[in-house]
Amino acid sequence: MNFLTYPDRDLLMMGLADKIATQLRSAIRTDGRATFSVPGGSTPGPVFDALSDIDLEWDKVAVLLNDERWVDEGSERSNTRLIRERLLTGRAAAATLVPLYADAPQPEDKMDALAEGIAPHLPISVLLLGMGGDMHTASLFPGADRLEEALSDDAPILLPMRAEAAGEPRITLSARVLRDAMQTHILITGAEKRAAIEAADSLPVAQAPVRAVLKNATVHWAE
Ligand SMILES: O=C(O)[C@H](O)[C@@H](O)[C@H](O)[C@H](O)COP(=O)(O)O
Repeated sequence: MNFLTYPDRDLLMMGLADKIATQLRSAIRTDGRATFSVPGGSTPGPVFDALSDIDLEWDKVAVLLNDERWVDEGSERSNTRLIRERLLTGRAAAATLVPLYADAPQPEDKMDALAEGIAPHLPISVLLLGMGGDMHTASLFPGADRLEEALSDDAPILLPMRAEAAGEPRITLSARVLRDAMQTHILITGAEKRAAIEAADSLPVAQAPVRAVLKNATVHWAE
């Protein structure tokens, strides 16, 4: 992994947004289109705010979530809600949102339909990931019920995932799909996450699932 340290969080968020915009432009130049896959959670909001005002051909960008909590958009826990409110506004409103949630009691009910919608947008051009202090990324949680399957080389595009630390049921891109991304960025802040990602490098992937995507990733960190 390539580890970048920023002087503070503002510079981190602005610098990362700029880097992502450059890589999206470059993907559009080469392929005529770009897929940008993003995390939910509490950290990436300021990166989304900065990106939403950046001038690029957003109408050629498909925005996808790395994972979703199985709740509808009315919930504060909805990652779809987060990206609609923070990323898909301003200039970036012209991007296409690829859904990772559909109204049904269980993620299993919609897995195939959602995976079918994602397939034409793969591989991911630019992948932005978050990470929890327990070393999960996307919804690849240590101890999760279908982690082994999600980490395997022939995993499906999407899997339902349940874990104690996850709260509600989740749906997540598999490690294979995340690993196939052309560019990978991991956004973390604070001393605890820095220590966790450093420790992950020498732990088995089942204990530290973020390890599945570390090899070609750039980690962006500020205190
Ligand atoms: O929906 C989610 O929960 C995520 O996509 C998840 O993988 C997130 O990136 C980490 O849990 C970090 O979350 P924080 O930024 O809130 O610490």
